[in-house]
Amino acid sequence: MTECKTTHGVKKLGCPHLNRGLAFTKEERAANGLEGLLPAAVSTGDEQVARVKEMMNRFERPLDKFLVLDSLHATDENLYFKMLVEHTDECMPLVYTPTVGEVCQKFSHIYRYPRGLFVSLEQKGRVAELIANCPQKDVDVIVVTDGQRILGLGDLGANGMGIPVGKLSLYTACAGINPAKTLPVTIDVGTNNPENLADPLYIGLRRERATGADFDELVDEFITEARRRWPNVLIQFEDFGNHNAFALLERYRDKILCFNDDIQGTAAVALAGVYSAVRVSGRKFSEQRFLFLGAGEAATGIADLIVDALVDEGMPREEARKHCALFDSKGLVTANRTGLAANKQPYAHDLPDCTTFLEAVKAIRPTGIVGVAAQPKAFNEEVLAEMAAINERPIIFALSNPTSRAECDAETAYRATEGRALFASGSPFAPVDVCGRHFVPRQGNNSYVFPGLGLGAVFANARMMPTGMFLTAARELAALVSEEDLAQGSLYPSLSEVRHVSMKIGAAVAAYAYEHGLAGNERPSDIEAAVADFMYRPE
Ligand SMILES: NC(=O)C1=CN([C@@H]2O[C@H](COP(=O)(O)OP(=O)(O)OC[C@H]3O[C@@H](n4cnc5c(N)ncnc54)[C@H](OP(=O)(O)O)[C@@H]3O)[C@@H](O)[C@H]2O)C=CC1
Ligand SMILES: CC(=O)C(=O)O
Ligand SMILES: [Mg+2]
Repeated sequence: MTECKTTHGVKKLGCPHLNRGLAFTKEERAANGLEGLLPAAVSTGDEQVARVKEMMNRFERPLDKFLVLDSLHATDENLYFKMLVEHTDECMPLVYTPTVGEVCQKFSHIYRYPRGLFVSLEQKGRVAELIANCPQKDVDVIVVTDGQRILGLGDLGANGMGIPVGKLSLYTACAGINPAKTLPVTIDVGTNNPENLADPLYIGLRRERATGADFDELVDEFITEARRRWPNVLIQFEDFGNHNAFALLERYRDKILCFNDDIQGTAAVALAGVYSAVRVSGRKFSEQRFLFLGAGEAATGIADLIVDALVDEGMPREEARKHCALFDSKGLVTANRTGLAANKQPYAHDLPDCTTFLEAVKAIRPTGIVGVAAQPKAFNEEVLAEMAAINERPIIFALSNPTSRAECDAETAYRATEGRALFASGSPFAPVDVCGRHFVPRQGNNSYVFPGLGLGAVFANARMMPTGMFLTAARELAALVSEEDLAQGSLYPSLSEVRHVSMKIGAAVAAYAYEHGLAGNERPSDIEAAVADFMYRPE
């Protein structure tokens, strides 16, 4: 009897979902066989948070601060999420971009705790067994990567697992998805990264990346088996290499509850930023012209949603497409180019051939430039000055991650445009004082929308996620930007409001599902109240 009681208590201390550490009350300790296993003091949640902050403050380097949070994640999940919720500004750059980039690069060297599911090519044909090994009874959200395009850092193989883990931390911290019902997944088909292959500590499959049928069949098997065990699960594709990202979205978007965050989530956040910029500049949305540096997942995802939004306002699609131009690794995408990938073709306009981005800016005279090519400092002083010469309020979005891959930093953007830039960045930049003004730049990062999108889809038990949901999310996010935000140069709401933002996006997306016959449950009378109530809160 005593032994059984003790086992029960130890289990609680050893289970990150159940462990409350020093916050277990005296009564809970007595009832659960925990007496003697913890020191006498009972800490309040605030005291626990103060202790963690003190530990983090002992370290200078973001990676070390991350490791403090990561050990908490593995041992006391409630406290981990309490930290993230109450100190989002401080913790998000650690569990997410930019530090998560370094976490992934060093993942094999800092690996300590098992987390998530690794589906390796060696286990093809046996994925059902792997899924049966997962302890989660219910899973609401899976974030899955193959590690081929981790942020702007390239192929990191199985080390890319840091990304699904970080994204799912945001699902819980920002949108209240129950952490016990999340599953980070890495599809490991090898890596073409020579450093990984030569690293004796590399945790992944040590072979060249598999492609074609081997890859497709493994992903299909994973999706089939995951949905067999958890039929309502939302699957978020993340940081797949360009070709597979588009192919997987095409294959699954009309069949299952899924979306590609880099293509569709990024599109929604960028469109919301554009709506904010339009409010400041006073120049109509239909008068905007965008030039993208990059023509991949993020670029054509954003361009496609801008086109959908213009069409929704009544503009013919062919005309709307002319409002977006792409510049890729070979130069400006024009009608003269041959062999263009399908996602680029709608934007191959009759334009002069340009081999530098500056030439393209001069030729197209865009109202906005959007950097999504992971080419650091590509928005140099000349490019920015040209944008400022063409526009009273140039839109400058440097969206590549992590910070080391940003097209420009906030200070450069404001200085080179005499403080006139309408700026957003993928990774965070601190506030800057330029031209006698105090600017508070905010992140044009899909993290403002994917948690709320997922929350809405899970809440309504949606069957799929059509484009209308992404337009809805963009508009809802834009509507939450206040005049005070805009006055200080912020095109997005404060991170301190992110749970409210996610609740509003979640409610709007759920409402879309109910209105379009996509929901699997009854519409509640007050969707916002019901969504807010559904959200997990660390105690
Ligand atoms: N802020 C946010 O929320 C998000 C940011 N991103 C960031 O965007 C970046 C790109 O991601 P993604 O679109 O998914 O990646 P892709 O691999 O799909 O696309 C990269 C694009 O960059 C182009 N490119 C590469 N080198 C150059 C160059 N020298 N000049 C011009 N273009 C070049 C490629 O050209 P080509 O087609 O010729 O190969 C390709 O079109 C990453 O840094 C990522 O972190 C992505 C998603 C969300
Ligand atoms: C933010 C994000 O999803 C990316 O950079 O890939
Ligand atoms: Mg991504």
